[in-house]
Amino acid sequence: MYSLNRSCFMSNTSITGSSSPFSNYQRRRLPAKVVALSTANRDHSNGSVLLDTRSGTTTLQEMRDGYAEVVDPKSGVTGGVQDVYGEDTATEDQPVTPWAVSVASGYSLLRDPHHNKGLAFNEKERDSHYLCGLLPPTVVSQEIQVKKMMHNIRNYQVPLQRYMAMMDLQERNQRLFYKLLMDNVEELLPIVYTPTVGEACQKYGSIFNRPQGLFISLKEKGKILEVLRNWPEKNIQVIVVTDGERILGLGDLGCQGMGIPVGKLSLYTALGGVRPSACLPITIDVGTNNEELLNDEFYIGLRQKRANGQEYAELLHEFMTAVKQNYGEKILVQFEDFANHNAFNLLEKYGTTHLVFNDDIQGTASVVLAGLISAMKFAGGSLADHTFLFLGAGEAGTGIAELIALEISKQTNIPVEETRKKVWLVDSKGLIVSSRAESLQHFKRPWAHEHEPVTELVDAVNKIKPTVLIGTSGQGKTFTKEVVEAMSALNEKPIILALSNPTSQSECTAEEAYTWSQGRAIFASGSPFESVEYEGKVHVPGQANNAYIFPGFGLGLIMSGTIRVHDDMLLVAAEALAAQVSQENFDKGLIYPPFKNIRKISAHIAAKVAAKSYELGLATRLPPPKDLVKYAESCMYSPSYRTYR
Ligand SMILES: O=C([O-])CC(=O)C(=O)O
Ligand SMILES: [Mg+2]
Repeated sequence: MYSLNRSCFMSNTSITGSSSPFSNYQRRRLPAKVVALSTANRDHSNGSVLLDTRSGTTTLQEMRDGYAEVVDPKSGVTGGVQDVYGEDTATEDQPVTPWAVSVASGYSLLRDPHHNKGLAFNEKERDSHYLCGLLPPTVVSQEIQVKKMMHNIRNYQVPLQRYMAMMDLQERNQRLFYKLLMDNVEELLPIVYTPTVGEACQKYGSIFNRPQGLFISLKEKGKILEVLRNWPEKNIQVIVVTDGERILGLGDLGCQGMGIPVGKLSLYTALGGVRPSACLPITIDVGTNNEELLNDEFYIGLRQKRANGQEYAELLHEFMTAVKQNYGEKILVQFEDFANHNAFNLLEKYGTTHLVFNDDIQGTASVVLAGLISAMKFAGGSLADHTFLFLGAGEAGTGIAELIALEISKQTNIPVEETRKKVWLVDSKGLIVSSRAESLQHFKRPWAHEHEPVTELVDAVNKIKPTVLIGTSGQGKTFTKEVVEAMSALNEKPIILALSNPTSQSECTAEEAYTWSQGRAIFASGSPFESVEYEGKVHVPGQANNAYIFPGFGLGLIMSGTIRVHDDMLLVAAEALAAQVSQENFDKGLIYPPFKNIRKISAHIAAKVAAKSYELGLATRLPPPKDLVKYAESCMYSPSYRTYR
């Protein structure tokens, strides 16, 4: 192990590279030791490399001799170029974190998931990295490793075992994990993501092995900045954070919600190409109101009821402030699976000061709007010709409703206050109508239209006569036979979206939707369903999941150096996704493109989001790249193994 001065990593490895004051390094010949170090020890994806790893000639042997330093070409100052950790500016009475960056070799290289290649280390690498004898003689390709892992994973019958095998691999060999996930995305998405990730969160305490992500609990109040600095990676570009209060449709899972940020960020890399080392999963633990967990001896979180009110707001504020202080203005914070009240409050509070995105409100809205735009091919007319009814008026329901109203307003030039009248929502107390306005939470009020009260969903369907029915209630089995039949009596091609996750909370199954509509429904769901054969015809359900949107959306923000999210970016992301549905997909009845093309889809979404950001003056990476799709593709992380010198 060789310790090197960490300052050599201060240069900006972000994909927004060329706007960085460090971009000159790329073209300059670097001190050889830095070059060697960067090759051996860092995760370099295409387009994100500022240190030119090919130009150096120094060997690892030479690196043993001393510390590497970066020389600032302008000032000539050596070392401590960016005092990211505050060590140089700290006075003697202030504690600092003793960071060390080391080059792994031998046994520790095999135990380092970022660089381990297992049996794929070639003879030369085994020789020069002290691996001889630590591996059996055979050398295999990454392709063979993928084949073997898939074989092993398929041998597990229980989805949770498959999940654990995938998490194990991520901890053992990160590149192989991403290669596996990318090459088998349709098969493995339901394992690392919904529905299996939901079960994993429920049982997180008992399957807990090695900690993943960063845990920030009430105990860390007053020192969140220090906790952030404990994370080993410094160039973070995206954080996914949850407080575990509403995990999918499964409710309050407290600290065990960590499975969600970990899973979402795996998709940021696999689907959107953001480097794994730039992703940081965080769970904020303010307690849980889940009695079962509080009494579970394997529970991993704080054993107390949830903090709320001022105590909650103060912790979150300290967190948001520390994040910006540590990572700068362009760090993307994605809120995930917060309960309704906090989700809306946080988005409103930090939307103007931070680069924040709520996946459940905004990501879901964008993906559903995309599905509706393409569903018009089957149902006919434009969005303005349709009437929308929701079951569920929380984050997803009101988020989608608003984006639909905005899109119709954009298409027709009718003010959004008017277009909202095309959209109706039912919550646990029935149809949201003006007579209930006083008692409604603020995010439901725009949807309180003039109508007599209606309590049952089926009655609301018969009265409102929607062409589109959307389930965002988190409650399974709520689109009953009666409800689907009522939709089918009203419409030749009823559009039915059962969005709640995981599968157990889906408002109805694909089979139910197709059977009860006699094969006429245009159906999509939040969690995946198998194809259904109904009267000799195969129906392929779509997966209306925000996983189509957030990876490309986030990439677009990051690659353009965007500093704030704007609703128009959600609209262009939806349009970009809808534009990726091919005639061949339509011929199969699909309203979403298959996930197997997701990297290409994400590049198109990223390009449109970035273009909109430039247009709105919110992008800081200047000048804008000429071809944004190509640029997005060039920024994407590749999981292929690198050769070690
Ligand atoms: O995670 C998913 O599959 C979609 C999502 O954001 C949620 O249901 O909260
Ligand atoms: Mg979510």
